[in-house]
Order: sequence, then C-alpha cells, then structure tokens
Amino acid sequence: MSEQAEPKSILSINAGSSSLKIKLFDVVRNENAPTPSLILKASSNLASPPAKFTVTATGKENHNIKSQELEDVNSGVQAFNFILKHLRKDDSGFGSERVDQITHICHRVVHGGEIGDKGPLVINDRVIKEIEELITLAPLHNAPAESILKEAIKSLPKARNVAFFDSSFHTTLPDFIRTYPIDQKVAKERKLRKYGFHGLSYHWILKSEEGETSIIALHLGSGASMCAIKNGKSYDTTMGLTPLEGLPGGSRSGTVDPSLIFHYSSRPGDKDKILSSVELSHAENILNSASGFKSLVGTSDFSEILATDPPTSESDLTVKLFLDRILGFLGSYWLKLKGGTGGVDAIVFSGGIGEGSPQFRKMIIDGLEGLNGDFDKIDNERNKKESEGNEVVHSIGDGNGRIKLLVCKTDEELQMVEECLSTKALW
Ligand SMILES: Nc1ncnc2c1ncn2[C@@H]1O[C@H](COP(=O)(O)OP(=O)(O)O)[C@@H](O)[C@H]1O
Ligand SMILES: CC(=O)OP(=O)(O)O
Ligand SMILES: [Mg+2]
Repeated sequence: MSEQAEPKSILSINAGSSSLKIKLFDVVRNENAPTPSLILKASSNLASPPAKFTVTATGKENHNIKSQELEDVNSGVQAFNFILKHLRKDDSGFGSERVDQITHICHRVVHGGEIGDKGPLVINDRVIKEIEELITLAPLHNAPAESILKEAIKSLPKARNVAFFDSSFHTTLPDFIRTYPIDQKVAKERKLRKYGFHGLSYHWILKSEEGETSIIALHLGSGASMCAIKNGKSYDTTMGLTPLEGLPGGSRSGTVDPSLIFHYSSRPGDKDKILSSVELSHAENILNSASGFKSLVGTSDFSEILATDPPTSESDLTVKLFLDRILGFLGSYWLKLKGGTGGVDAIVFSGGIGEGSPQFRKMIIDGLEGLNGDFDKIDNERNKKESEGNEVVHSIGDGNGRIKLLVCKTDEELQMVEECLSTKALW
C-alpha cells in the first residue's frame, strides 16, 4: 500500500447489480481545498448480454464518447479489466503513465455489516475478509465488489484503496425499525437486522438539500429502494438484512410472504423435505436473480417495459405492480414522518428510472393525491425536461406547494470521492 498522502488522482468504482460505473478525477486545489475535477467516466451495462461499454472523456471542449458492445464481458471484474486496459492505451486520451499515477481508489461496497457502521475504511486484509463474509448477504453486489477490489490491488499496487459502504448511511435507524421480531438472542448472535442500502445515493441526495431536511427519497434503478429521511437522518428504508427486501427490481422479487420461500423450495404437503424440488439456497438465488421484472415480463430493462406499445398484459402488470409497491411505502413513510403536519419537505426521485422516466414519475405523483398534503402540482414541461449540465437537482413542480417534487441526478461515484477528500484519515 502507498504511503499516506494527499489524493492527486482518484478512481471511483461503483459495482451495481447490473452495471459497473467508473469515474476518474484529478484533484485540483480550489481556494486551497482539494477539489475533484472529472476527467473521464466509463460504464458497462451487464444486465443483458452483450455487455455495453461507454466511455466519455470530459474536460475537453468536445466530449469524446466511445461506445462498444463486448461479447466476452459478463462480470463486473471483467468489465473493470476491460476499462483499465482501455485507459492504458495511448489513444484513450489517458495512457498507462497516467493510470499508474492514480493515488486513491474508492470502492462502493453495498453491505458493510457491522464494520460498515463505522463509515468508510482503508482496505486491509481484515476489511477484505469481512467483505467476503458478507457476500452471502449481498451476493449481487459484494461478490463483484470483492473481486474488483482484489484486481485493483493487483493492477494498481501504488494506489490506496478505500471501501465506502452503502449501509453506513442507515446507522441512525431507530431500534424499533431495524429490529426483526424474532428471537433476539439469535438476532444478536447472527447480526440479523435491517441494514439498508443505496446509502451513498441517499447521502448525495441529502447534501443537495439544505439543512436538516425531511424527505422521502426514491432510488429507482435496477435495484430499487426508498428512504424516509427525518431531520437529515435515515429513519426507515425499504431494503433490510439484504438488498432483497422491499421493492421489486430488475431481477429481485422484493418483499414476499416469508413462507413463500418454503413453498417455492418444497412442494406443499411434502412430508419429507428430501423431495424438495428447489434447495433453500437456490430459492434465495432465484428471488435475487430470476425474479422481479425479468420473471414477469422477460426483461429487467424498465425503459423497455414502459415503452412497450401497445402495452402487453405482462408489461402492464409489471408497471402496475411496481407502482403499487412504491405507493405502499410512500403512504407508510408519509405517516411515519407525519407528512400532513409539515413533516415532509420533499419527494425526491433518483436512480436510472427515477431520473430517466417522466412517465413513471407522473404515475407516482398522480398516486400522491390520496395523501392530504400541500404538494407542488406537477409541471408537465419541467417533468419532461432532463437535468441540465451540472445541475444536480431540478424541481418538477409548480413551486406553489410547501412540499417540493424534485429529481436528483445521483452520483455515488462523486459522493465517495468527496467523502475521501474531506477525511484525511482515508489518505
Ligand atoms: N429513460 C429511462 N426511462 C425508464 N427507465 C430507465 C431510463 N433510463 C434507465 N432506465 C432504467 O433504469 C434501470 C437502471 O438504473 P441504474 O440506476 O442505472 O441501475 P444500477 O442499479 O445498475 O445502478 C434499468 O431498469 C433501466 O431500464
Ligand atoms: C443496493 C442495490 O440494489 O444497488 P444497485 O441498485 O446498484 O444494484
Ligand atoms: Mg445502482
């Protein structure tokens, strides 16, 4: 590992369930504070093969965008190696010498378990072991994150690696929300409690609002979750012990009756569980990887589902089901935050679907009518408009209500970098 030193060039890696997103920043001194300056961003969509790779070199007058389909890239670590190899080429606009000058690498690690409660950590063998042990609790995330982490240590030996946990944001959940009503001795021994995820995104969203705000934030991507933020702190969130709880997603079922799992894994009425048609661990895998939108309509790509014209019965069911679950949590969080009595300041949309689909945002906002609150009315023109340039938040309301309707362009990669730059202990 490198000597502790001020970051000069930072690579930020976000291993999501269906994509790998990477950003590279130079650190410049701005009024004497280290400030990140985006040099390049690369992403690889891994949900439906062939993987799609896009790299955008910024900071130049004309953004240099390169896109390509990759037949032989099927995992986060393969995508990482491909991107690194690309950056090392002279014609990438970056080159090997610059790659070797990277001083810090920020890694998004979704499940931090108990070590995640402490916030970001400089990677050492103990941290890697903990991340490995948490793979069973976040198989779609911690597994690729761990492989990429090991690869980064090997490929960029001079850089310092830091893990930023999605779960860290939710350490403020009250006990009565994070506790599952099961034997508490077992719960404590096995650390079975609600952790919550998408914390880097919620932290970013919160920073874009002033003061100790109370909001209901929706992060709607391949993995979708919601968070009730009360006076600037996570109060409740839909994901739980694992990222499977709560809303359905591209390939995840979200919350189901816990008994469904046993009925999935053994035929009802089987006296002898040896007759099981599906092993329990396999059932968990199915709920994570072969359920959600994919199981209902055959694709995990929500933009494709929304664009099905005319809608099929399957696409219609999927959209209505997703909307129903979202509205259920909206109503619940509204009550928990005492929304009608001034307890909610804004509803904020983010994530690929939340940021990308005016149509789905409108469907959700139409559903808010059932809540008796002083909401902005949706402004259809603003709702259709994409966030412009560096604009992080834009209002899609008419500004006449007390409760704002906002879209926030989330940036988990930059969130990590900003935390890294403001925490000398991580250098
Ligand atoms: N313009 C759009 N309209 C509707 N859905 C979109 C749009 N753009 C992206 N999406 C959906 O967002 C999801 C991916 O979200 P994202 O936050 O990038 O995912 P990840 O979980 O991999 O980080 C996919 O279901 C994709 O179809
Ligand atoms: C926690 C989670 O589901 O993350 P992502 O949406 O990036 O898959
Ligand atoms: Mg994501």
